[in-house]
Order: sequence, then structure tokens, then C-alpha cells
Amino acid sequence: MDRVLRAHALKPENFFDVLEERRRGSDISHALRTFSAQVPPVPVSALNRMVQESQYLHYVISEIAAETGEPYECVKDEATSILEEMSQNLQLSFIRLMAFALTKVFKRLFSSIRVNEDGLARLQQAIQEHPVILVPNHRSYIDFLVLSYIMFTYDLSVPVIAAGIPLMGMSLVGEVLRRSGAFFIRRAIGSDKLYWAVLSEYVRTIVRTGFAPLEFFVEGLRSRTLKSLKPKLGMMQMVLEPFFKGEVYDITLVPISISYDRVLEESLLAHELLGVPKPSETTRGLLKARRVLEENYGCMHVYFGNPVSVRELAEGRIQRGQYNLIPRDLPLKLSANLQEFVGDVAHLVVHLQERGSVLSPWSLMALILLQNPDDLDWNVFIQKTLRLRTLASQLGAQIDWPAQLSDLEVMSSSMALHHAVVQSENGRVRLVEKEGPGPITQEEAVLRRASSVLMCASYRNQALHVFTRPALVAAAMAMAPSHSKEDVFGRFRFLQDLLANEFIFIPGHTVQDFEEGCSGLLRCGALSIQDHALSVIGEAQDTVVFLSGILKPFIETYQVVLEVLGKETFQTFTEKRFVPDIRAATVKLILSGEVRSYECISSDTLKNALSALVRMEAASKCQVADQIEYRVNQNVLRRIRDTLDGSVASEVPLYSRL
Ligand SMILES: CCCCCCCCCCCCCCCC(=O)SCCNC(=O)CCNC(=O)[C@H](O)C(C)(C)COP(=O)(O)OP(=O)(O)OC[C@H]1O[C@@H](n2cnc3c(N)ncnc32)[C@H](O)[C@@H]1OP(=O)(O)O
Ligand SMILES: O=C(CO)COP(=O)(O)O
Repeated sequence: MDRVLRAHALKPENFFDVLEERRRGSDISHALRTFSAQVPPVPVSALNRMVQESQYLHYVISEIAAETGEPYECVKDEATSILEEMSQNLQLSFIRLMAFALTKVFKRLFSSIRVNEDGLARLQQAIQEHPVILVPNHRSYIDFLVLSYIMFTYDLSVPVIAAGIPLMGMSLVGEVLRRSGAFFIRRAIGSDKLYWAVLSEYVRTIVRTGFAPLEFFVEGLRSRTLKSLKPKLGMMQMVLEPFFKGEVYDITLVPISISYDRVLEESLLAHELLGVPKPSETTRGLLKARRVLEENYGCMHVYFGNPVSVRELAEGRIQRGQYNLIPRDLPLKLSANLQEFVGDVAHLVVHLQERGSVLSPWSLMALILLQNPDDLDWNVFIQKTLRLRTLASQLGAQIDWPAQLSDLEVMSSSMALHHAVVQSENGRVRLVEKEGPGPITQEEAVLRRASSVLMCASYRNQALHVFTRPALVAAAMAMAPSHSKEDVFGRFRFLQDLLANEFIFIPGHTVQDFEEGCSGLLRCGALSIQDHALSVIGEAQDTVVFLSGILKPFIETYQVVLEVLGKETFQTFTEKRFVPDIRAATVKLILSGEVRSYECISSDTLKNALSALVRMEAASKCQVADQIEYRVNQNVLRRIRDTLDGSVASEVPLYSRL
């Protein structure tokens, strides 16, 4: 895996605007032009028949029939209806229809859609060699539309895509999506053996036959925070199985990084983080949302990463020979080694998605704004952002900072694009707070302020992966009893473990992550290492303080959770009440001035903190009647709190300055 990571180091690439030609040419001729790439080896009906008649499905159906006593034919009928519900029905005529509509929509929404040219060429080559799996990050409903659009526009086979079942329920739209390549999967499949069997056989048949590139969102849903999510493993396992079983020579995974200047759903996502339910996916809702078409969303970047060969990843790790003894048609029970491999591959792909993402100037500006939560002088804002741009470049970020414009113009146009979040008045820059009708309570005022902060934070989050490892080293140095490499590494490991749901780390890569963090600090001239001891370079003290300040909103949230769970009233609590109760307690702490960061009431961070406490055995989870209940282990909780409290508090001020 290390070898693959090194081979996939980012090199500067040319991006071109997909919309440029569309603005000059005719939309209808683009949609109707000759398109010869879509030549599935079998028709859709034959694909479904292969699944239905597979020995594997026959075997599982017989097993279920024997276990439940139901007649074989009944279980088989059930499997057939699952398959009918699930299967895609890709048709070129619908792709053309969508291409026509999407050209109109994209031209209206985006100033440009920039794609890396070399990435497309690499993808074209990969499609000719082995089954290709497209694995994009997921930030918006636009993601899957734009990817199929690019594939169609550049004569590449349009993918079939794993879609959550709620989209199927949208009248008319669900059917259009199905005919454009969507296959629908239920969520929380749990232990439904028949469903898993049909889905996995369906996915494997697509991969095995090379029906079309298969696309799935390994994060499983749109990230509400625009930060990468921990990958789901089910679909990854299914697409890799034909390789494990030796049914295909190799499989190519293509990580895709989609980065937005401005996300269409920005406000809805921030509200969801504050407990407002997601609007259900209906055609009516979609029509109502057409107001979004009136706004400008700037530029988006689509970076097709280097294709990753699964065969290469498996070299020296997996002995495929052992599976040759098991008939291919029988279910494959994954060994612990294979399960670990699936998890590692999924994390690697998300890591590569992060590496390929393109930072907008606004991401950097958002980072500065959040570290200076009160208003900020415009000139100081510019200076700080430019220094941050240098730091981000030193740490290897791809930044889209238009060279043909002055820095002032770049930042002013970013401010204009994000007028809903930020404004400048009398030379001072500050976050916008939405006005609402009537008088509001103090608590409501906190929620209003929090929604602006969370919207701004989501853009900062798009840049976080660049800083995470050096920031963890910086924070670990502030916590450690000495600056010996061992002590700092010990604290680094503790923080990485605690924040493992917050940031993406490849399992078992702690040492490499630590080294990467140190070498990042060395590269930006902030650190020196001598005789196994780290020391901060005097003039770069500010940089180190700034970097550890990036983690501050997360660490502060975990501190709040530890504090609240340390109270008598929280010895046991239900899953359902956890977020609302901690949020209510935190709002009080914000009002009393004990907590500074409005990010502490984000449901995402609160849930991540709870998962970390369960993982670290400070809380245990059990089913009580129809509820999930948690019990706190006060001793472990206290130990975590003490380790964390000896951390940043004394050496790093709450809101450090760059
Ligand atoms: C020209 C223009 C054309 C335009 C053309 C338009 C195209 C128009 C197309 C529309 C297209 C729409 C596209 C929408 C985009 C979505 O809708 S994204 C949402 C749908 N996609 C996905 O979710 C894919 C990723 N999800 C997965 O892989 C999930 O695993 C599955 C398969 C859905 C199953 O989910 P689940 O039942 O919730 O199970 P999951 O949480 O994964 O696992 C349960 C447990 O088993 C564990 N587990 C599972 N597998 C493993 C393993 N291998 N090893 C160890 N543990 C495992 C998990 O860790 C988990 O443990 P806990 O965390 O609970 O402790
Ligand atoms: O991912 C989805 C479709 O894009 C649906 O899930 P979410 O709405 O939870 O992101």
C-alpha cells in the first residue's frame, strides 16, 4: 500500500473547462451526436437472467428455504422481486435526454466545470483493460450527474451507479435515473441474507462481465460537513470479490475527487447538522428547489485520480490460491485477512480522493475567518490568507488561485460568491447572520449564529486533510511531557485514535502519518529534529500555534462531550437523546461564555465523539427493549479527559492567530 501511495504522488496537471465548448456549440447536437462507447457485452435483460440463474443464488435460496421451511419457489420469487426493484435499465436514449437537460442546467449554475485532461486519458485506457470501478467522493446530488455527463461528453462508457433506494421512489425521476444507469440499493441491509445475496451477485455479475464501469459512493451518503467520511465496506467488498475468486485478472479502482467553489445544498446541509430533518426526496421537492437555479455556484473541479490496480495492492498480502479450492459458485466467507484488506483499500481510496481535491481560495479564507471569529480587518484578512496559501502549497495542496487576477480580485470575487455566509462592511469582514421574523430567544440566536459558522466551516473542511497530520504533530507537541520523538509520538497516537472518525487515516499507518506530519512541518520551516528530539523553530512559532488551532473546534467539542458525560445525569442515556441533550447543554455553555466554538453543537462531531468513546471503552452500547442505550465508564472517561486536558489548554490559546 505504501508503494501505491508513493506511486500516486500528485503531479501538477492541466485542467480544461468542459462547458467551454458547450457554450459555443448547440446543446441538441451535443446530445444527439454519434456515441459508440456504450457497447455492453450483454443486454440488460441477459444480465438479470445471469443473476437469477446463477448457481450462487440457487445455493443461497436453497439454504434459506431449508432454514425457514418456506418452499424454494417462494424464496426464488422473493429474490426475483428484489432484483426487479434493484436493477438498472441503462438506455442511450435516456442518456441523451439527460445530456441535453444537464447542459442547460450546468451552464446556468457553474461558471466552469474543470476536468484534468490526463485523468480522462488514463481512464480511457483503463476501461479497455480491466473492469473499472469509479469511486468519487460525495458532497452533492450534482456529483453523479456531472460524472456521467463528462463520460458521455468524452466518449467513455457511461457508468451504472449504486443509488440509495429513496431516489427510486421519486415519481418519474426515479425511472429516468434507472434508465440512466442507477441501480437501487436498500440501506441498513443488516442481516437480510437474501437481499445481500441478490445484491452481491448483481454487483459481481456487472464486474465479471464488464457490463459497464461501475460507480459507487464509498462514503455511503453526502458528507454534511464536506469533510471525508469513514468509508462503508459492503459495496467495496462486493466489487473486489470477483478478483478474490480469480474470476477476473485484475480490477481497476479510479478515485475521483469532486471539489466545489460553492455547494448547491450548503444551507440545507448546515441545517441538518443542527437537527433540522433532511427534506425527503420527492419530485415535488425537486421542483420546489428550482430556486437554486437562480444562483451562481462558481467553478467545480473533477479530478480523475490515477487508476489503482487491485492486483498490485494485493501483491504479497493475499494468496488467491486458497480460494481455488472453493467452487466459485459458492458464497465466499471472507477471512479476517481479506476483511482487513477490504477496509484498507476503502480507506486508501478516500485518502486518494482527498489528495486529488482542489482547494478554492474560499476554503483558505474560511479557515482564517473561523480562527478569527469576531470581525477582521480586510487588509489583515488578505495578508493572512496569502500566508496560508503559501503554507498550504508547502504542504502539497492543489490550489485553484486564478493567476490572471490580482489577489484582491480573487478574494473579492470569492466574497461575492459566498455573500450568503460572509460580508464586508467599512473595511471589516464578518460572518453573515441570517435575519428571521420576530423576536427570538437567546438559544435561537445561538442556533442562527451556528448555522453561519457551520456553513463556513464546511468550506474550511474541504482543506483540512492538507493540514491534519502536521496539525496533529503540533498539538501532540503541546500536550507531550517532553519533545522527545517518543513522547510526541505517544500523544500523536492518542489524538489520532480519538479523532479517527473525524479524519481519514489508513489503518495501521500511524507511524507513516506521524512521519508525514513531521516532514510537513520541516518543509514549511517550522520544525527541526535533532538527537531524536523535536523543536519548534523560533520564528515559526506562529505557524505551529496556527496549525494546532485548526484542530481546536474538534478537540473542544470532545472536551465538552467528556465534561457533560462526566455528570451524574448522564450515567446512562439513549442513542436518540444523545445529540439533543448534549446540544442543549452545550448551548447553555456557549451562552455562559464557557465554550467558544459554535461548531460544538454540530451533530456530526457529537456523534463522532460518541463513536470514539465507545471505541476507547469509555462508553458501552447495548440494546434495551427497542432502544439503543449507552453506559458511561467514568474511570476511562476521566483518563481520556485528563490526557486531553493536559493538552492544548496551557500552550495553545483558544483561538490562535496565524
Ligand atoms: C449524460 C448525462 C447522463 C446523466 C446520468 C444520470 C445518472 C443518474 C444516476 C443516479 C445515481 C444516483 C446515485 C446516488 C448516490 C447515492 O445514493 S449514495 C448511497 C448509496 N450507495 C452506497 O451507499 C454505497 C456505499 N454503501 C455500502 O457499501 C454499504 O455497505 C451497503 C452495501 C449499502 C450496505 O449498507 P449497510 O446495510 O448500512 O451496512 P454497512 O453499514 O456497510 O455495514 C454494517 C456493518 O457491517 C460491517 N461490515 C460490512 N462489510 C464489512 C467488511 N467487509 N468487513 C468488515 N466489516 C464489514 C460494517 O463496518 C458495519 O459495522 P458497524 O459500523 O455497524 O459496526
Ligand atoms: O447519497 C444520497 C444520494 O446522493 C442520498 O443520501 P443522503 O441524502 O443521505 O446524502
